[in-house]
Amino acid sequence: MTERQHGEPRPADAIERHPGAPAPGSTIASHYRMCVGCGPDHPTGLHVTVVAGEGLTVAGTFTVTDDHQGAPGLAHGGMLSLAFDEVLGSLIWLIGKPAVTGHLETSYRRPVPVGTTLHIDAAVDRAEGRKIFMSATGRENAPDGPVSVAASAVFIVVPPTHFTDHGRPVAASELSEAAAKVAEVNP
Ligand SMILES: CCCCCCCCCCCCCCCC(=O)SCCNC(=O)CCNC(=O)[C@H](O)C(C)(C)COP(=O)(O)OP(=O)(O)OC[C@H]1O[C@@H](n2cnc3c(N)ncnc32)[C@H](O)[C@@H]1OP(=O)(O)O
Repeated sequence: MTERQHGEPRPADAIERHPGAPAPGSTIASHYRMCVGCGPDHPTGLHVTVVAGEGLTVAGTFTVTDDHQGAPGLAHGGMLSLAFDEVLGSLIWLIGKPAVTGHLETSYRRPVPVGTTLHIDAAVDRAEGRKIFMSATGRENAPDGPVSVAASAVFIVVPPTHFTDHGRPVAASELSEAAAKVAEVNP
């Protein structure tokens, strides 16, 4: 194997798909039923859905509704940022390590009208210690539509106690199976 030169970025495969990761093409379950990003029971949440891709990739969708407006008829930038945080965050289920958003940058390229479905492709680019570098693009109404939003993020791997120390107790029935395992909540 060739040795990495000083200053050269680590290869993308420095971080690998977990053997227990959801299979490519399968839906990644919402981690928490009331999550504002993906929770199916959140009344005004984004209801983002995510499907596992090959390697360390996922494909998500977010349909903008009246609940997500900033200017009349247009998505609020913060909501779009939330959609990206959610889809990027779902990559942790492929890695098999809990991680939280440390830094998220969002670049808004086109206005996103209510009724638009954003197709968000996200990938892990590389890892450095506990830092996981990720990026994503959101395309209008089709997987190959025009790019409306692009984002990059650094997620930081945390111990499972991050959620129990800083959050609140939760029943396993409110979590996905994988999230309940992280939180060590028994049914
Ligand atoms: C009970 C129910 C359980 C349910 C189980 C569910 C589990 C699955 C939930 C998924 C949910 C997903 C939802 C979407 C994702 C969110 O939205 S997560 C919520 C938003 N994010 C947060 O709340 C994070 C708040 N920040 C923190 O807690 C802490 O600052 C952090 C990020 C853990 C880092 O603190 P730390 O561990 O003390 O980090 P530290 O040792 O200082 O730094 C480690 C490395 O990271 C770098 N770093 C630290 N902070 C940053 C930063 N902000 N930017 C860039 N680099 C940074 C450092 O420079 C350092 O790098 P190196 O020196 O090693 O090169």
